[in-house]
Amino acid sequence: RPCSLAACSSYRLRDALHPLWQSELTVSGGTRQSPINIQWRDSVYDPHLKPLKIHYDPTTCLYVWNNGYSFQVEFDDSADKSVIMGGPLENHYRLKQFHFHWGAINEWGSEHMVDSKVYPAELHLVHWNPVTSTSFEEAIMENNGLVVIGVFLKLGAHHAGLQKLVDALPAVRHKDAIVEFDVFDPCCLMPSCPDYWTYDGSLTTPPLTESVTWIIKKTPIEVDQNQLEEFRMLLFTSAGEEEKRMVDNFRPLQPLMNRTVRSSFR
Ligand SMILES: CCc1c(F)c(F)c(S(N)(=O)=O)c(F)c1F
Ligand SMILES: [Zn+2]
Repeated sequence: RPCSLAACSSYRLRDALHPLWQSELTVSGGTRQSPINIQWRDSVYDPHLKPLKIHYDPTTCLYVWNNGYSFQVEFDDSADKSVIMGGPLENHYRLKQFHFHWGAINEWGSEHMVDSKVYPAELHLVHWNPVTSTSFEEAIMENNGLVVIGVFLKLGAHHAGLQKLVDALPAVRHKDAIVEFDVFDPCCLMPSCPDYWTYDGSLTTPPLTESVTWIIKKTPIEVDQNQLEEFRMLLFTSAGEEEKRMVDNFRPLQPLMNRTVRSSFR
């Protein structure tokens, strides 16, 4: 990671000691773990990749909660109302939830990297395959049971769409807190550029199962400093416990091993 010496050393130290990952640094026998560093020049343009088609129904949004790893927005996935299809996918996938990963400072925070460039945060929209699985929980264990769209966040202009979510964060400051969050369209968090990379990987949090088709958008969305700092005011800890700020909730890079990253663009 290109960073100042101080940041690097503290990053390495923190990385090794971070409670979130002390026990999960490797999955025995993992051959397709996530996240990875996407080397742009090694990615292979695949002309057969179709445009990604996204149809989210804003009324399927249910609530926001703090699950002790991140804050997560849950959706009603009891029908094919908020779905994605096309791209590298053979059928449609239902939106289940989205969440973020971020750093204590703007110098790091994303899980994936592009040519070793790291972003201050990364959005993950998690979908499951209702054709091969009967539930999200089952799909987590299925080969290609899940599709996660990754969107990088970079420091820049205020993001009006995100602000509605940021305004709900004080209500879910502690682990297991939950707040109703009705109509929200996650499409407002997607960049307009259609370009993406795709590769076969895993969950980046326990159970780290190798069930994810990753779709990583090439173009980041912009959020402002205040919005990033609101993320960093969340807590890993429950009410009444000694407060631990929810920051650096990202998994370290994993080896590419025998995988090729495909791009939808030349
Ligand atoms: C078990 C629920 C869950 C997560 F907690 C999670 F962090 C991710 S991730 N970071 O790979 O997008 C998932 F895909 C996922 F299904
Ligand atoms: Zn994630």
